[in-house]
Amino acid sequence: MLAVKVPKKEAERVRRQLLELGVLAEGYAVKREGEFILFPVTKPVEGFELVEAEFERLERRPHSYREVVEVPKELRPLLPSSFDIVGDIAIIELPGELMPHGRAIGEAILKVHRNIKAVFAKGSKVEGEYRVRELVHLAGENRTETIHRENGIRLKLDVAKVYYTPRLSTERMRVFEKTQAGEVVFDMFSGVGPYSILLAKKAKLVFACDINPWAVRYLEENIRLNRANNVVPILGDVRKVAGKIKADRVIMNLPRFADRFLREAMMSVKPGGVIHYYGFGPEEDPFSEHGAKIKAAARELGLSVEFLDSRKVRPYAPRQVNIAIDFRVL
Ligand SMILES: C[S@@+](CC[C@H](N)C(=O)[O-])C[C@H]1O[C@@H](n2cnc3c(N)ncnc32)[C@H](O)[C@@H]1O
Repeated sequence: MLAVKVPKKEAERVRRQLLELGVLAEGYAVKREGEFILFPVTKPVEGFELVEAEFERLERRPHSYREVVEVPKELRPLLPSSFDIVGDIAIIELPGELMPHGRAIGEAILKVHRNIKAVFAKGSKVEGEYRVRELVHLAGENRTETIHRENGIRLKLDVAKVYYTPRLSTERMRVFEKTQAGEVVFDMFSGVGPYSILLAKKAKLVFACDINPWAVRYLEENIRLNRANNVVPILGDVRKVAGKIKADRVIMNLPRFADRFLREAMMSVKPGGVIHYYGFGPEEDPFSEHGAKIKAAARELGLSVEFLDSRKVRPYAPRQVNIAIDFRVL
């Protein structure tokens, strides 16, 4: 095969030049020969020393499980292009037609993503007070406990027993950036602590409440894992705690029902404090209804609100979005 031979110290510059000229042969390993590097090329290139050489073919690793999975041809268009990864567990949403091929899909994911050890399919929507979903084991270890890393913290959790989504990590970082050093934070629906533990790096004190005993068990473990000793875990219904806590910042991450807890949130925030409210709404106008509920709840308590920011956080269901509204209570 034709090759360009260059001294080692010029190799990187020449490689870029060959790439720009579009003559670098793809799929081969470059070759070392003493003080020289040999690049395989597809045609003669002027201005370089050309030689003949044998090159080893590079084995291209598939990028997606879809390249290796075996399912009937007519079902291939239904294969999801992505899935969630929590620690070393993959969770994929499969349409009913693909469920009989779940095992093959799970095995393909394990083959392509070496860091994944277990694959599950979503077996239901997020349901009930604890906001958890059923999972169907597809391949790999039949284990649902893992340690997930996000925003520089470690979260131990069981994907079958508690709510957790990696899709909110950017939103959590946004709230972290808004948090001021020395604040008191109240995370009303803390789960295993992805907001609480992160914000504890800046805040003076974080009250983290959840009604799911499993969530609080993992929260306690995560406090230890991350040495977040300024997080106070509270197991129970937030309605019983609200009002006893006075925070500079309140997080209401229960988008399905947050509007039912506005009173509790407003009773728990200091004058001038900020509430991070989450909800779901129709794509075309997701904010109006929530905005009206926020104003009504404030009026009932003789308070007023100043809206600071309204954002679409992520698509949720068809034509539904997950939104965030930040507002100050005065
Ligand atoms: C959508 S999850 C959010 C968890 C966490 N903030 C996160 O980002 O992963 C909502 C959490 O609220 C908890 N929850 C629901 N109703 C509650 C209540 N009345 N009091 C306290 N926690 C509640 C659920 O158990 C669940 O863990």
